[in-house]
Amino acid sequence: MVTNRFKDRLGSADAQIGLWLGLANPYTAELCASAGFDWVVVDGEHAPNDLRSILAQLQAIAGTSAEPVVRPLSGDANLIKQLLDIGTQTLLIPMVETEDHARQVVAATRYPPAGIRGVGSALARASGWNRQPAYLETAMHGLCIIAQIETAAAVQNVQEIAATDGIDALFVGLSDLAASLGHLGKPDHPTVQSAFETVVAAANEVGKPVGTLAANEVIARRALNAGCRFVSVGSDVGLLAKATTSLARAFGRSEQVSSVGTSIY
Ligand SMILES: O=C(O)C(=O)C[C@H](O)[C@@H](O)CO
Repeated sequence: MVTNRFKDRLGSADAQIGLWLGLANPYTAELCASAGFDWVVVDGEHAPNDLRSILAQLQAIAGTSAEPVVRPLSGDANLIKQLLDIGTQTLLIPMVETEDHARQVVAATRYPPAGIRGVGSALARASGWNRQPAYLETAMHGLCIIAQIETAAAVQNVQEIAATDGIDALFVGLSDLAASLGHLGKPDHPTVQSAFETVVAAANEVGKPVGTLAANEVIARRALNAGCRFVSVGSDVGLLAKATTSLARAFGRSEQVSSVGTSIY
């Protein structure tokens, strides 16, 4: 039976602590994934990733205790097909705004008749290059599909999205949600936090976990206390940018950099 450790762990007592990977590099992906995090996001939306770089990171992360979560550029069915074939088992789909969109995303992850995923298992890392005899029949059981709720429209429709069969979890994109609600760069704004709580309540109603990316430890702990089951507590890019700037400044360099941006993900 195909399993998904990330999805299985979401049902455990402990919230899952993760890290966002934006360096688009298998070497640093392996370094970060072996630090002890439960999960890591390979970001195909905002990081300079393509199918080959995502594949290389999946291969690098495979040897660690962290579970990979891949965020594609969009919920495009052809992109999802390629990502599933290279072995992605957990998809974080950005900008899901309606029940219909959620249904389309789920259909892209399922073979007919349940969905529209094209059959390419003979060439696919996902099926062990066809060495897994029952892959076609069992593949869907090893998937975890996460819908990102990150616009005002998505919050309006969050109950229907959460209830969609095949959507396993929700994820609140606080940066885009703040922007959509008119509070660009202010994920901490009360209006944004209220929308966040609406999403958590909707997910709880249908017994599905919620996750988010926290800009700092305060937001991370607030998210965990609010009931989030998976929280990314930083990013490789943010950690490297802050550490290098601090070190340069310690030796009197980088004065021209007033501070590392406000969004310190
Ligand atoms: O809206 C958000 O927040 C996210 O979806 C996460 C960001 O896109 C991530 O790239 C950090 O900025």
